Amino acid sequence: MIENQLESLHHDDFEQLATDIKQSLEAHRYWMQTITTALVTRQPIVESQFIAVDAHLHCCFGRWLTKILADELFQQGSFLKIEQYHKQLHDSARTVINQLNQHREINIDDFERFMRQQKEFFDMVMMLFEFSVFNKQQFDPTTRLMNRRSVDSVLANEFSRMQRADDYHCCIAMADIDHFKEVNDLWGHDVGDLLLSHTAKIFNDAIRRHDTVSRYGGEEFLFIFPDMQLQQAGSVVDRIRTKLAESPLSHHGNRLGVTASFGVTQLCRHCDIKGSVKRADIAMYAAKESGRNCTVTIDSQSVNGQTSYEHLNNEITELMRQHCHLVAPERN
Ligand SMILES: Nc1nc2c(ncn2[C@@H]2O[C@H](COP(=O)(O)OP(=O)(O)OP(=O)(O)O)[C@@H](O)[C@H]2O)c(=O)[nH]1
Repeated sequence: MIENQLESLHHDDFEQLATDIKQSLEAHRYWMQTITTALVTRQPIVESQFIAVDAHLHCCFGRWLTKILADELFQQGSFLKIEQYHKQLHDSARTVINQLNQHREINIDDFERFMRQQKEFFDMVMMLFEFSVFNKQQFDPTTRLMNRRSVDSVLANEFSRMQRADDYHCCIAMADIDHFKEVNDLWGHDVGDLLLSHTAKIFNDAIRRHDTVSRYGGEEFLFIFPDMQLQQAGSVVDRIRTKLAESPLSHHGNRLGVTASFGVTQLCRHCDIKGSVKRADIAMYAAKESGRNCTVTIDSQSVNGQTSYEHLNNEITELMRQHCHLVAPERN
C-alpha cells in the first residue's frame, strides 16, 4: 500500500509530490492528445518524444519519475508499478505510431492495448495524486506534525480498540508551551513559529514509533500512547518534559529556553473521547497552576461516574484536587 511506504513523508513533501504529479500528468495529457489527433487525421508523427525507444525517460513525467526514483524511499511498490505502466504506455504508443508512419492500418488489438494502458496509467497516477493531497491535509505545516483533524481519527481508532478488549489501555497527554505569548511579544511571531517546530521535533524524537504527537491547537500538543498504563505514561511524559526543558532553541547566537506544562490521563472506555481529552486538558491546567514546567496525571478511575463531557467540565476540577498526582521539577 502507498500509505505504508510514505509514512516518513511530511506536509511539505506531500505538497511537492502533489504539485509535481499534477504538472507531469498535464504534460502527458498533451502527449496523449497529440497522438490521438494524429491517429484520427492520419498525420505521421516523427518527433523523438513519440517514437524514440527511450522516450519514456525523456518526457516530463519520465524525468520526474527518474528523479524521485533516485531516492530510496520511492524505490518500491506503487512507484515501481507506475514506472512499469509508464514505459508500457510509451511502448504501445510507439507501436501504433509506427503503423501510422508506415501508412499501414492501425491494428485494433494494438490500439485497444494502447487505450487500456493509458487508462491504467492515469488511474494509478491519479490515485497517487489524491493520496498526496489527502496526506497534505493531515499535517500542520508549521510543526510538520499531524493536525487535530487527523489525530481525532487516531483517537477514534484507539477508542474502538479499547471497546473490543477489556485489558487494553491507552493514555493521552496534553502539553502546552509555557509563556508562549512572551516569546511572540519579545521575539516576534516568526521566532514563535521556530519555537513551535523546535518543540515539535523534540516531542516527536522522544516518543516510540507507534505513539503519536500532534499539534492540537495554537501552542497545544496532544500525545497518544497506545498500550500504556497511566503510571508509565506519567513517567514517559515527565521524561519528555525534562528533555524539552534541557533543550533551548539556538537562534542567532541566543539560547531561548522553552518549557511546557503537561496533563496526562487514560483514554477512558466509559466516557466519550471528548471527555478524556477534556480531562487531559484540565490536568494540564493544573500543571500550569502548580507553577508550569511540570506534569500532572489524573486517573480516570478517580472520576468514575463522571461520564459526560458536561459533567467533567463542571465537576472534575474539584475531584482532581483530591486525586491528581503532580510530578514537579525541584524549584529553588
Ligand atoms: N508564533 C505563533 N504563535 C501562536 C501560534 N498559535 C498561537 N500562538 C500564540 O500563542 C500565544 C498563547 O498565549 P497564551 O494562551 O496567553 O498562553 P501563554 O503565553 O503560553 O501562557 P501560559 O500558557 O499560561 O503559560 C498567543 O499569543 C497566540 O497568539 C502560531 O502558530 N504561531
